[in-house]
Amino acid sequence: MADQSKRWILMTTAQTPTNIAVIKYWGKRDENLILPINDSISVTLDPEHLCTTTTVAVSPSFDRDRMWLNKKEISLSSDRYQRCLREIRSRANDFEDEKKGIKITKKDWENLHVHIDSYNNFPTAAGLASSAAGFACFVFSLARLMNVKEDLGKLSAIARQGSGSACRSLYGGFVKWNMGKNDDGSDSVAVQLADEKHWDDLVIIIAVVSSRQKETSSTTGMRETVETSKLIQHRAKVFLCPLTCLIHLNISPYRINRVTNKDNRRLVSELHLIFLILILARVQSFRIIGCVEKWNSAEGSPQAAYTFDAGPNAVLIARNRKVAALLLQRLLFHFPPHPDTDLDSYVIGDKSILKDAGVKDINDVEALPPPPEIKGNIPAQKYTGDVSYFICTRPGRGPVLLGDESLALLSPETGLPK
Ligand SMILES: Nc1ncnc2c1ncn2[C@@H]1O[C@H](COP(=O)(O)OP(=O)(O)OP(=O)(O)O)[C@@H](O)[C@H]1O
Ligand SMILES: C[C@@](O)(CCOP(=O)(O)OP(=O)(O)O)CC(=O)O
Repeated sequence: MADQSKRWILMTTAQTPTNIAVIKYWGKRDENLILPINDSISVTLDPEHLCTTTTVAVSPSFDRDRMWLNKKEISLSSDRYQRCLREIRSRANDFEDEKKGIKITKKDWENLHVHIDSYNNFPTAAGLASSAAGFACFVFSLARLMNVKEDLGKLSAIARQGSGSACRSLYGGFVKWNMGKNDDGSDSVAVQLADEKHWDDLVIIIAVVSSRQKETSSTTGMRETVETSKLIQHRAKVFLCPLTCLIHLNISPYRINRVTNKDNRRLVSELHLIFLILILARVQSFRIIGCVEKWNSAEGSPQAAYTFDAGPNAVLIARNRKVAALLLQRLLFHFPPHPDTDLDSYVIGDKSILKDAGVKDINDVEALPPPPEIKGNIPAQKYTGDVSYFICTRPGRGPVLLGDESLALLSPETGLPK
């Protein structure tokens, strides 16, 4: 056993991105192991704008496993946390740091306790995939702390047991979660289709309609869908093929955008009842869809795609920065901030899109002309206050370790939150 007389603390800090699915995971064939009924594909979002940071620490002085999330202590007793912890612990390896006098054998890890402190720089449980970034970071940071040698694919299968969508946050860029066929879930893993540079002028704008905690979680929503919907089984069989083929064939972003858009139209139309029943989308969400649809049909070809992560917040995808600037102009025209909100907090993330849109301050928002698709004598609709704020982002990288100790969330002296 590690030398108990030494009260050392060993720590690791990691940062993990969130992701937005363009082909959604919706429905499980195994609730415990979190095995899905269909493959899914996502874009990893730039952690500079949306990410989880997690510090994990181990010490002989800790008397139990403890976790803090967004500065509040939370219970680790749920099956999801316990399963991830167990899977990582069982793969832990010997570790030695002679300088610090730390020696931990594979066997020691079973008895040593951990402290975990995690922080999301975006709203938690509000439909912005906090569970994806959160569980990916939980597993990635613990794996590095415990000197686990498994590759990212294996770690993705562990993160999946925390929250399904988390497996896709182990990679940057464009990621597919293979549903797998095995009963034990060993082949239900994420793979990277292309890294974030593959399509580096793709822009993603998130319209945060509500950052309040959702009333229906994805877990409950998809369980109810599988129990009650015949459509969902049909979707699982036919939905995925086109987009996967396009990405593999490296066909132009424009084509992918078309299919994504079609896919999401089908999602909205095929699953509209489910969304309505669960009241995940709100009237504001449909107004945002309306704005994009009107623009797309006036142009005669899709300009922007939209998608929702089982909540009211719309995720809008523009195939390049030029299209993104035109999209942001439309969004700001139809969904302006309250007069007392400053633009700096209304459009966050990659603010250079604002510059491209020619918008420097609130006066520029007020001066935006109605988009050309608003024809003739129909008055242009404005919905001040429908959107809380916009996040402009892009495809981003996968998890990283943060070597700089000053970024750790736990104190190196006490192992408690700083
Ligand atoms: N940083 C984190 N570390 C560990 N667990 C987290 C973290 N952030 C969120 N979680 C877990 O994920 C749960 C929220 O997941 P939930 O699926 O309800 O919302 P969401 O992921 O934000 O939305 P959605 O999956 O619909 O996009 C939290 O209650 C918590 O258990
Ligand atoms: C709509 C989605 O975001 C659903 C994500 O669901 P979760 O991964 O949060 O669900 P659990 O596996 O039950 O934790 C679609 C997606 O990300 O593919």
